[in-house]
Amino acid sequence: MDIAIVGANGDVGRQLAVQIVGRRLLTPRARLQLIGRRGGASERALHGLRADLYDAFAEITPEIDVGLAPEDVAADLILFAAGATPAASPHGSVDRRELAKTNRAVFESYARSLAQRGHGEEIVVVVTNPVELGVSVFARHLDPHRVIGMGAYQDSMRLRREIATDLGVRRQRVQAYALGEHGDALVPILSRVWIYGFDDAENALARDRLRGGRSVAAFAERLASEKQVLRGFLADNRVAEAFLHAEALPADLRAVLMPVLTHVSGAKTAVSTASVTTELVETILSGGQSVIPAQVQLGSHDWFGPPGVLGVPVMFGLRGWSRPTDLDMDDDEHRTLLDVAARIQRQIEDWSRD
Ligand SMILES: NC(=O)c1ccc[n+]([C@@H]2O[C@H](COP(=O)([O-])OP(=O)(O)OC[C@H]3O[C@@H](n4cnc5c(N)ncnc54)[C@H](O)[C@@H]3O)[C@@H](O)[C@H]2O)c1
Repeated sequence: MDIAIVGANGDVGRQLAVQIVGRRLLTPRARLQLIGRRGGASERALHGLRADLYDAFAEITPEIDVGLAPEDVAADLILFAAGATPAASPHGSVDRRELAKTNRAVFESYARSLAQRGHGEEIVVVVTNPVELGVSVFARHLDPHRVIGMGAYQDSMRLRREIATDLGVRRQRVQAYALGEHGDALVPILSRVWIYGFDDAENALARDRLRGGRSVAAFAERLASEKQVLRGFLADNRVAEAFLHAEALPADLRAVLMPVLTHVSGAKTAVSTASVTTELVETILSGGQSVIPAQVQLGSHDWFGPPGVLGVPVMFGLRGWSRPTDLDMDDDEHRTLLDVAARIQRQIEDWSRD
């Protein structure tokens, strides 16, 4: 299987290249494409990155080549991390509309080219934000079942880690999903959290503790208000205090706010994003079917809501995703997920008019 990293000279793209080669996910006969932009810094730097990877991993490198335009992409698995990134200023809030406008053009150029020149069996993993918009654009040009957005997977991993910290267990033992949007309209599904090794009573207790009597419908409001508090710390350059404040919040809020803080601190989240994306690649390459929470373009028969892009758990394998699964949740979560689906749809329509 050949892999292309689009935006390979970016922070996430470079990390992806290092981790994919370093973790030996590709055999020496497989090909890794590093895709950048003609005329951009990547036109020079990607040749250097290629040489550096050969230097670092001489015995285990796959074939590596450099491409500088959408028509150069020729791979089975395309990891899409190209485009603008939200400003890391601690003072400003992100202008998602502007980000969407810039990245829509980048999504469109690659999606159109892949539809014309691809072999039709490619799997596209959208990392670039807004993830929902990227999924919508690629799914319009390609088979929607072969396009997934890397938002809900990473958010779910973060939620599992935060829950694991609270309960003093390893992340691998925690089953939990963060669905909906990869952004402020994320929906933490806490009613079905399950800790392997806990009995029914212990699991019920853990769920009660995690939910703390709070409604998921009010999650976005709590998130907005805590973001405001953090902005106050950051405006005064009190970064350490901002982290301390965030670390004391409930697990679902921490799962969203800690990466936001990491991003605005200037460190960005490239290492963790590349790491979970690489885990996903490993799952895809293993050839089996797994349940993966991801942003996908749902049809009207796929779930209990209307068609549109949404983060849900899907059955995923080498041929793409087949059906949503594990959608059992309580009424509050059910309603919130429907509201978020409608909100994402409106937003995509709005951004598509610009
Ligand atoms: N889904 C997630 O969990 C997640 C996490 C982190 C970052 N991201 C997103 O991933 C994207 C990349 O983040 P980053 O930190 O690596 O940004 P970055 O600015 O470091 O890198 C972006 C790269 O894309 C390249 N690029 C821009 N337009 C291009 C084009 N038309 N063709 C090829 N390359 C092009 C740039 O030259 C740059 O090298 C951003 O949109 C960011 O918001 C998503």
